[in-house]
Amino acid sequence: MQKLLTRIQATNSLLCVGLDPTGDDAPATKRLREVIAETAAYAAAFKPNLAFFLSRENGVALLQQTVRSIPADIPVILDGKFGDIANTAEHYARFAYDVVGADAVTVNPYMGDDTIRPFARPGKLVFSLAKTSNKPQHGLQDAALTRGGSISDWAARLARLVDEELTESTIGLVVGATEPANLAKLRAACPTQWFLVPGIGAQGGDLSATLRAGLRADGSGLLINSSRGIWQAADAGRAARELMQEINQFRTVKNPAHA
Ligand SMILES: O=c1ccn([C@@H]2O[C@H](COP(=O)(O)O)[C@@H](O)[C@H]2O)c(=O)[nH]1
Repeated sequence: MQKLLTRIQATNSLLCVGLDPTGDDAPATKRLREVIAETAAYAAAFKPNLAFFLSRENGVALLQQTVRSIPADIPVILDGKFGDIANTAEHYARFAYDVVGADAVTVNPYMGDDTIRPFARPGKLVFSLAKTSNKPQHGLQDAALTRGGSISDWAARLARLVDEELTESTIGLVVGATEPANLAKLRAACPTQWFLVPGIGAQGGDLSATLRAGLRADGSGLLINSSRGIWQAADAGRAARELMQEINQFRTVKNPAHA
């Protein structure tokens, strides 16, 4: 968390650059290098998605090489949506932190709190799926979210893990940009929590509605992810800079301290 906060302060950026490499190995490797070099100045964090690496024969090596090439002061969130019994989760955690070198991970809380705990290490950050960006929504997720109360109760409970159990770590939530009304509910339930927000751009999420619904009172608290929007851009650096500036214009209106 400290690394993320320091980076955000240094760049005044809430942009998370997604790394979802598509195409053949050689051009994808070259494109990864380009995207990282061109967007690093605007990136609060990078988020490689594990699937896009595991689908390659030498995917783990490419992922390691990619993470190593990211400047050391930029947090890396490994989007693996890990979720298994604690004994197994411990191995996923070793993979993410020790093999890959990630600073943070995404986890799937479906199997329970104990499956998240192995990812709680000092200096590491865990983002738990809360309300995902895909549509139509899965009835199963909605049922889990509202079981025994409202979506807000559920998220607040997850958020409280940080105080009660994950004392050495910090937990944020993954909340899709495609349903700003739910984002607003989650923000009301978790006023200080960090949210990782995918879904703008290719998935149709509306940036200004997302920022209006999800920014904290201090104009921060969101990491806005863009993967295909940057990867597919003719000029990745320009796409990242423009998105960062668009986010910051909104933050400035909400909180002039970010001017
Ligand atoms: O709810 C979720 C959780 C994760 N993702 C991931 O984020 C990126 C989004 O990519 P775009 O190209 O910007 O749409 C991708 O890696 C997803 O697996 C998500 O979209 N929604």
